[in-house]
Amino acid sequence: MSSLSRVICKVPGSTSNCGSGFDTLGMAVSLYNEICVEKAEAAGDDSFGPDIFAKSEMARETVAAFFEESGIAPFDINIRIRGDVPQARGLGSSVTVRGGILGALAELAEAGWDKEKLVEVITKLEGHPDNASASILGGFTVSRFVNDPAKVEAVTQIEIDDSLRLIVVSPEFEVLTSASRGVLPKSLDFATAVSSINSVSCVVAALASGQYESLADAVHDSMHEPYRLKNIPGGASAIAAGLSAGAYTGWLSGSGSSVLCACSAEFSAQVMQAMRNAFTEAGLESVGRDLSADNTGLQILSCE
Ligand SMILES: Nc1ncnc2c1ncn2[C@@H]1O[C@H](COP(=O)(O)OP(=O)(O)O)[C@@H](O)[C@H]1O
Ligand SMILES: N[C@@H](CCOP(=O)(O)O)C(=O)O
Repeated sequence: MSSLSRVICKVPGSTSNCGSGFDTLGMAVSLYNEICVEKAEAAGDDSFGPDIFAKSEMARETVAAFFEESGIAPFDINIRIRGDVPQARGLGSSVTVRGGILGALAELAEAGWDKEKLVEVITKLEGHPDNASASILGGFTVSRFVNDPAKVEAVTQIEIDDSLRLIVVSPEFEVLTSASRGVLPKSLDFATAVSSINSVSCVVAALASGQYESLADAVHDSMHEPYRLKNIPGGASAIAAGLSAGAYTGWLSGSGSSVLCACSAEFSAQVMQAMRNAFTEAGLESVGRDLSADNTGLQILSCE
């Protein structure tokens, strides 16, 4: 057992799918949670945040997965979380929780896990790799799987510079990813599949080449957005308003409820205002954030 008693990780939130890249594309964003894992016998006060272990099934499931996967004998811990990633808004909060717990525990227990191992285990827990790859590795990520999205085979990571602004607007209500996956169709017709491949290829080409202006009008998703956006009042209008105000393109962030428009810095203020107005017109309060990509991913902030 290591002599460490407390480890703190910083983990960025993420926007995933990026249109039709369902379960495949993700981007870490400059919005963070910090997760502190401490041995129970060394527990500090609640100034960092209250211990969530007893209250959070997700935390307990993640801790159990760590001990099972590592083969290390379980020990008692406290888990504290603070930060700015809103819960159940399509910004990958669950991965910040799981990633922070696993990253910190792996240090605390000297498990020798690298970031690829973290992505593998989080993907198994989440059932899809898109948010896990982005938040742990940073940047824009393309995750490879064959048939089973819970088993990630490889990840390509691409840096995105901060000239690309990500205007994220989150309406006041929560969407649980598990519930939002339930509204999706079981099959798609051929024309929809072809048009989705076209859209997602254009997004990947624009982001990988750094030619962000070629994102213009790139996202035309008919795989998941129509089924989900109809349950988010103002969501489709917010994306349309952002495009009219000068954004290159826009998408439903993850499974929602946030929507995102990508634009150059000169348009960010007017794009955000237009998007927020659309939610106001739909009768919803919203929070707007002008973000960039995070190219670092999970960081260990301190080990004591
Ligand atoms: N700060 C937090 N503290 C405790 N649990 C959290 C926190 N953030 C997220 N979670 C857990 O993650 C769930 C949301 O995950 P999910 O439905 O996948 O949405 P998201 O799009 O935010 O990842 C919450 O219901 C909660 O169980
Ligand atoms: N590919 C997943 C992504 C869910 O992201 P989240 O941030 O909403 O958890 C999906 O679309 O279900």
